[in-house]
Parts: sequence; structure tokens; C-alpha cells
Amino acid sequence: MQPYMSVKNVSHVYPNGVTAIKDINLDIYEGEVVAILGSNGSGKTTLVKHFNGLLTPTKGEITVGGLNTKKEKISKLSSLVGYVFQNPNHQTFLPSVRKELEYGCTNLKMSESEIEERVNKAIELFELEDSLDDNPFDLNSSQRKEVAMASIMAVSPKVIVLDEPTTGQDHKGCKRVLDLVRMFKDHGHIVVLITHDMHLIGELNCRTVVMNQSRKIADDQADIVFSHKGVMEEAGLQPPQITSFANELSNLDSNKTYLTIDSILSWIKENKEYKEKKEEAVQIGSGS
Ligand SMILES: Nc1ncnc2c1ncn2[C@@H]1O[C@H](COP(=O)(O)OP(=O)(O)OP(=O)(O)O)[C@@H](O)[C@H]1O
Repeated sequence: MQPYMSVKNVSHVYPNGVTAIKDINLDIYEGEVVAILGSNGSGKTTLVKHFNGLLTPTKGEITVGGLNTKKEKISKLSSLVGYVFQNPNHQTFLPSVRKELEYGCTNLKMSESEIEERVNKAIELFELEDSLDDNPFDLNSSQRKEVAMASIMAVSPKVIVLDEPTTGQDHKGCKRVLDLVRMFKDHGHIVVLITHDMHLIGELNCRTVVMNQSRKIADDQADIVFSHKGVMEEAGLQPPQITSFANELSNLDSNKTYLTIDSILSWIKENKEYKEKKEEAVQIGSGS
């Protein structure tokens, strides 16, 4: 299968001489949810800004949907890759939610009927019917973030990049982000997440790329990445608390990494059933 996005030997040096990413290779395929993890300044944002042409490689090449990002206009690339900023205030600036939702489609010069159809779909999916006339700045930060995501959804780019989607969100907001990532995936989008939220990655157990000091140092399923002590330590990362807890418990199957409370509860249940069956067998065997 051909990757939808392909990053080949890419480095980026900012005009001040800082090498923010170095020799990155990364293929991203249809249907994937990819988390990009790493400590502050490791190069995550610089990398994803290359996906929609906000930055172009100093060395190497990136193709998105078969297009070389060095040769395409940003407007074309942003119809393929939508970027939801960490701070929705950097993205919402129009006086009503409806106008925000229409903006991206209008910018891409879609017909009025197409804009209406796409905006109505986004309104339905994000349940924004009652806030259409509200000024986004009168909404709380969680709702404003949803408006930012809904306006990207209206454009319907193949790839949706979410930059720190759970930062500043309460428990309900974090749960909603998890549901939205799943919804984007179910609607055929590739989702790229920049996040420090290990709980979110644990719940998704998605492909996880780890950046450290401008380089990619790991790229695997989250449970496999989290089980690599060396990688986690090098990148200064802590797995979700439940994973650390499970690792500390003796008698656990050492080949498995537990990411969620549900997974460890099923393990405990299975183990209990296994022990009960074993005891039963011993009792039958001894004729008691
Ligand atoms: N516009 C810029 N000009 C010069 N240097 C920059 C610029 N943007 C980022 N950098 C530098 O590039 C390196 C990587 O930064 P980047 O923002 O990509 O990292 P990050 O992993 O996204 O960090 P964070 O988690 O703090 O957002 C850092 O050393 C940073 O200071």
C-alpha cells in the first residue's frame, strides 16, 4: 500500500541556525491515528508544520496525497491537511460560530451549495445547532476548541492534525477529544496528534512516534513504545500511571504492557478465573 504522506530524509534548519528536525523518515497511511510524542523543543511542531506546507524541508522531501510540498501552494495543501492549533484563540476570529464554520470552505472557493452541505454536516456532528449565532469568544475554551475542530471538519481534509488537543480541558473535555479522534478516524480521516497526554495515547493505543533532540527515536504501537524503558527515559517520558502500576506488580505477564484500567481489570479477571479453574482441577484430582 502507498503511504498517503511520506517524509523522506527531512531536516529543517530555521533562519537562526537551529536544526529543529534532522533526517526524519516517516510514512503515514490511510486510516492511521499517529501520536507524536517528545519533550519540549524536540521538534514535534516543526515536523507537523511541514505536512501542510507551513514549513518546507531544508533537506529531503515530503509528499502528501502524491503532491510534493515544496511545489504546491499552501492553499492546496491545507485542503488536504487541516491543522487545529493548541490555542483555539489563534484560529477563531470571526463574530459567529456559523461564519467560523464557513470560513475555510469559502477560502477554498467552494460553491455556496457545497459550503452549506459541509457546514450542516459539521453542525450535526459537533451538535452546534444552538450556538451558531454565538460569538466564539463568548464560549468556554473547550467549546471554542470544538468550533475550531468543526471548522476543520467542514473543509474535510484527508489529514487532521491536532496540536495538544487535551491541554486546558477538564475531564469531560478530554473524554470528548478521545471520542472526536475516534469519530475523525471513523469518517475516513488520518489523525496526527501532537500530545503530552499519555492517558489519551494509552486509551487510543495508536501508532506512536517519539521525537528527541530533533530526531525520531521510536515509531511503533503505543504499548510497545511504552514498554521500551530506554526510549522512554531518553525522551524524558513517563508512561500512563496505570502502566507504571502494572509494571510494578509481580506475577504479571512481562510480555504485555497495560495501558488502561480496563485492560488490567480484564487481566485480573482472567487470572482469577484461571486460578479458580486450577484449584478446582486440583480438588478433583485429589478426589476431595
Ligand atoms: N520559528 C522558529 N525560529 C527558530 N527556532 C525555532 C522556531 N520554532 C521552533 N524553533 C526551535 O526549534 C526546536 C524545535 O521546536 P519545536 O517547536 O518544533 O519543538 P516541540 O517538540 O514542538 O516543542 P513544544 O513541545 O515545546 O511545543 C526548538 O529548539 C525551538 O526553539
